[in-house]
Amino acid sequence: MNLRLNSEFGTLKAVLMHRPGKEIDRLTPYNKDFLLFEDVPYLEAMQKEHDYFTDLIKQTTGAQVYRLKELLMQTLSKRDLLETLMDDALKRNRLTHFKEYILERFSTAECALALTAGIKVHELKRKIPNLPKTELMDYAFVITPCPNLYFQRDPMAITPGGIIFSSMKMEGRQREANLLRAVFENHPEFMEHVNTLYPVNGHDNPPSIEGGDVIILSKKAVAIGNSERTEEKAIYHAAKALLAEGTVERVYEVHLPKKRQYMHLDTVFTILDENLVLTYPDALNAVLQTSLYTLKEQEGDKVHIKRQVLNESLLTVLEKEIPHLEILSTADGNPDYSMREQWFDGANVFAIGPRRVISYNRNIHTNRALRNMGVEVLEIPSSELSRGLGGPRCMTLPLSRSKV
Ligand SMILES: NC(=[NH2+])NCCC[C@H](N)C(=O)O
Repeated sequence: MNLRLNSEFGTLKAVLMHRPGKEIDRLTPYNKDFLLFEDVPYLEAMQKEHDYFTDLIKQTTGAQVYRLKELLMQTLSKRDLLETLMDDALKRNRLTHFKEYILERFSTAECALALTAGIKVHELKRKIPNLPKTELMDYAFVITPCPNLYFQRDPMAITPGGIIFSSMKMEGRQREANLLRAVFENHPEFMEHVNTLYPVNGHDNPPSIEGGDVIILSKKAVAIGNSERTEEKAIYHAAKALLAEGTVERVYEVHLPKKRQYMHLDTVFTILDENLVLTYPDALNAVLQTSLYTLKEQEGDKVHIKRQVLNESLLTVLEKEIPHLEILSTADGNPDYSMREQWFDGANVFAIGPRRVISYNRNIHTNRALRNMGVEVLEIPSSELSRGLGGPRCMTLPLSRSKV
């Protein structure tokens, strides 16, 4: 598998997803804000919705759907990797002294569960009766859960030039990127095909960047949101690596208002075909500045790039980059519904082929407008999935698409 993509809409051939699991049941009214949820979902219903989504992808495209949990299990058979991930998970709560106890008593499957759904103190005590009694409270987390794992879009991004491994901004999500990186750098199916663009070698604590901020505009151009989650410095380094690699010639930095409802660039727009974009107009109007990175000179390892502030709206940039652009607004711009539907990720549809998208059924006005535009809209149930504030694009990491 090539692990490079040249569009957002080429017919889907392989995708990575994560079925919501026990990590969702860890959410409570008290930790949901820290863990970036709007509410406490009902897991069984959420799983049904997710299964519907996965089956729909398989039936309509025949694409291979990889499951994170399975890939993780296969990767964790490498003992040193398991130790590193466990160490990283425990370090965050300053509890690495439990590592040996856990590794001795937990099966690989239990370790995979611990790494995704976390472990509570009382669970550890049950499993390890001679655990040295500490001051820990029974319902505290020894390892904090990752309930946002079903948003597979964010821990990494696949671009035309290779992979950006995210450095995630919010504490509640930081471990996710390490899990994905461990899988892609060690799983026999993928490891040979990874061309890492970010983080740059030797960067221990890289500036934050998240997959939802990375959008392939055309074969030669990528847009990266400067957002609540992605920092300017990270965009600079990612742009430099991308331009040096050579496939991409232009990297646009799009400044977004730093607000939860616009957390990533893909909450504001998605690309559905060569010349069709779905967007939330209020955000478009708020994007006042865009910067353009291009290659200045390159001699061996020495790469110089140029940054131009464009003072142009995102709309103007898109019009220049995408010939004959057609723009569709969430809820068709209807003032009563546009904001509501954007909140539940109306603009965040998942293109499984040109003008063929998967969308939440709750966004009825957006879906109608898409159909009027000749787009095939496949709806998925969304009562529970939407509570994490991410949509169909956020839940999928395409690994392979037909070239356009
Ligand atoms: N690509 C996206 N828009 N992802 C949405 C992620 C939502 C998640 N609860 C978060 O706040 O991080």
